Amino acid sequence: MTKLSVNINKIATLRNARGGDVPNVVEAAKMIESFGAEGITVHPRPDERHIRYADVRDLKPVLNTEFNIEGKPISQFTNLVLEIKPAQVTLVPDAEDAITSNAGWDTVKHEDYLKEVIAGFKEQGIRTSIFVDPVKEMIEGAAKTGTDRIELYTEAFAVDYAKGDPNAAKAYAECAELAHQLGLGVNAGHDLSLDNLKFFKDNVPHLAEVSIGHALISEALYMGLEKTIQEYLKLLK
Ligand SMILES: CC(=O)[C@@H](O)[C@H](O)COP(=O)(O)O
Ligand SMILES: NCC(=O)COP(=O)(O)O
Repeated sequence: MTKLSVNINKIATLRNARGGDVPNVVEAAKMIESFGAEGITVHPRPDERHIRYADVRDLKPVLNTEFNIEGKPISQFTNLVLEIKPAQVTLVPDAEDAITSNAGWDTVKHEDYLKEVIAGFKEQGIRTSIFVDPVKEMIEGAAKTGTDRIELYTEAFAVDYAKGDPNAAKAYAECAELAHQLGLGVNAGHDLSLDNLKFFKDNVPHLAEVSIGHALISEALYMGLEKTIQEYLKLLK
């Protein structure tokens, strides 16, 4: 079954807006787990625009589900992940000023770099995943880095699905199959939502985990966190 990891970046965005501690990120994460989420994802960006490094340290001792920390492997991020030792680290190639994650790794060009970074995390028993576009060469390159999993970057799917493209998930299905054949686990994320998730799940095989944040937290503003999470879990059954 495909696991749901809730990305709580946007809860921290709201918390930071007033400079206080409301909503409390740790309490929100505990509630999200109690509503059935199978993981918590955070993306502590270098500018700490939402999730702060301190949040990551506060979350670690209280979480009971899988903790997934996403980020570009700059030294401060790498040191944090090695300190926290989450279940999974997801490496993304984001530019520091990117408004959000907007590209997958060039796993061919950066093979040696990724191999070294990934080996360092795996040595510490941390499962690794790397953010990739649905391009077969990138999947083949990912397999050479030693990563445990890939995370398929699903923004293009979300855009194409919203346009009504019946082939919106085709490249993702092909890449998921290839990744599976190469022994890689398959995660997916970015711009997945209650609108598009069923189509994605029904068309993409071997999906171990989806990490969803922006849409889920936005939908929860209308439906509440518990009902929203339960709706996602129903779609992933
Ligand atoms: C890697 C990815 O696509 C998302 O997990 C990303 O963390 C979203 O970042 P923002 O919440 O800063 O948009
Ligand atoms: N890895 C994707 C993620 O954690 C959440 O992305 P989004 O749902 O906020 O676009």
